[in-house]
Amino acid sequence: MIYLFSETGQAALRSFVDRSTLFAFDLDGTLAPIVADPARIEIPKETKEKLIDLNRMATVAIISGRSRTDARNHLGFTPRFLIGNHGAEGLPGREKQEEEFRGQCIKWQKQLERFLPLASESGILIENKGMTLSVHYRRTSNQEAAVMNILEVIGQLKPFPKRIPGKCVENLLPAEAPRKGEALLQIMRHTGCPKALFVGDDATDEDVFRLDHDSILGIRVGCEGSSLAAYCLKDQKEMSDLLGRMVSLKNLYPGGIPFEPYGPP
Ligand SMILES: O=P(O)(O)OC[C@H]1O[C@H](O[C@H]2O[C@H](CO)[C@@H](O)[C@H](O)[C@H]2O)[C@H](O)[C@@H](O)[C@@H]1O
Repeated sequence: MIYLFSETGQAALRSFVDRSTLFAFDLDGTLAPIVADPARIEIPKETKEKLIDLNRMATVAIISGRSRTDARNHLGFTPRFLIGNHGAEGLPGREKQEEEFRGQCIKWQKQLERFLPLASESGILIENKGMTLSVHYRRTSNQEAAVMNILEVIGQLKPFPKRIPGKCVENLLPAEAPRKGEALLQIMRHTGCPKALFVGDDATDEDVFRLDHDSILGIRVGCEGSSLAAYCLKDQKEMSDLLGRMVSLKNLYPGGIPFEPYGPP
């Protein structure tokens, strides 16, 4: 990965961004720093202000692993696109499928509660987000043992889920659920934006980073470890600076786009 604030990275950003660019962001670990309690995330004030500015002048999409309602409560503004559940919630024309996903998650939740009866006492948090489910182990006293236990239980779930590990979390998705990459491509088709810039930090974001690099500029928060993203930021604190640069680049293209939020409230 190339550091985005290097000369090469800045040149790439300048030549990529124009009036037709869609700006898409992940939430946890990208717009908001990671904290121990998922309910207590906060988008830093400066980051939020710049994001709101960008949202006024460009097409902005938030593609989060959280449910749309939960993500909306933390965002405090209305982006044109808000996709939840790692891509499984909020895509145009997928309403019937979403109901099936809900049914699967209810079944998984019941099974997980049966197989992990002492979950909350041991610090495991089962988060049913409607269309996907997350099993958190950040607050367990022995994370290694906890994840082994969780994986064993996931192996017994029916129907068998698509499992994507994240930051101290195992995410369970219905096998047929659209993921972040498919969600981004569908929004691009819907808006007619031929190019998208996407910033994310976690394993579920790799689903976007693996897409065609000519039309999608992938930026990973964190330069360590492996990723399919072409560019990276050193850490989440650099997000505010990046948004500031995006806003000033968009200022080069006055006129913007008419703003109309997509989807149900
Ligand atoms: O795709 P995202 O918007 O980044 O959502 C990914 C998951 O984020 C949340 O969990 C993560 O952040 C928590 C708060 O910082 C942290 O406590 C947890 O350990 C992380 O895994 C959220 O709770 C999940 O539902 C999302 O899937």
